[in-house]
Amino acid sequence: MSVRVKVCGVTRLSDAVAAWEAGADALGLNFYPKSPRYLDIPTAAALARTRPPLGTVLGVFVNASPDDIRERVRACGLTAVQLHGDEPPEACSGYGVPVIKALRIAGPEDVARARTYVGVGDVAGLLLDGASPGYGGGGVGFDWSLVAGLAGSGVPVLVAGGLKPSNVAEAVRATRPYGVDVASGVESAPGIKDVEAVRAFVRAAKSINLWE
Ligand SMILES: O=C(O)c1ccccc1NCC(=O)[C@H](O)[C@H](O)COP(=O)(O)O
Repeated sequence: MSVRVKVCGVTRLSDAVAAWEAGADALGLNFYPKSPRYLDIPTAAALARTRPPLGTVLGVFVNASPDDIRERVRACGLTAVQLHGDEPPEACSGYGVPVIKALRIAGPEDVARARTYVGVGDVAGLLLDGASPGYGGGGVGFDWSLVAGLAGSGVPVLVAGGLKPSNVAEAVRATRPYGVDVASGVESAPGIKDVEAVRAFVRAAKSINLWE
């Protein structure tokens, strides 16, 4: 069994298609207006239509209103939402699709906070990210040893933050997560994916056999 890969912050159709072809399991479409990877609804809907039958398309939101999230889920055909802001546990349901709650990890207290989302509402997994100043997508990692106990504890964990083709295999070995996620580590500029880097990332991540 190999790790699942989510490529986040795709903004171009050609990058979406290339990511699926490279073996990505999920794409993230960004709806945070302050992100350089922000998408309007028509663009996001077009990107979501590239989804293969078993693929997942997540909408990434930061402190958005429930109505706004529901509207974009419906209009874009999203299959999951990623709440990447300061959303409390009670905000993690009511969208009609599974929720991945993202948490920024800087110390053990953040791991303890992450645990408070386990089994809550529609939370189907946790995405553990570094503490980027702009909430996410900043290439900031964290100490993987902090979360070694979380992966394998029943809740699917995605590890993110500062991952790139050269370190993702090490991250998978260290944390044995359900999935890994990358935005800036496979880009030539914010929102512009480097297709060779995407391929190298997926290849390196999936080279680790999690059965062993
Ligand atoms: O990517 C963004 O611009 C972004 C902005 C605000 C909130 C979340 C954002 N991205 C979410 C992701 O899932 C990123 O892939 C994750 O933060 C890791 O990013 P990176 O360290 O650049 O790989």
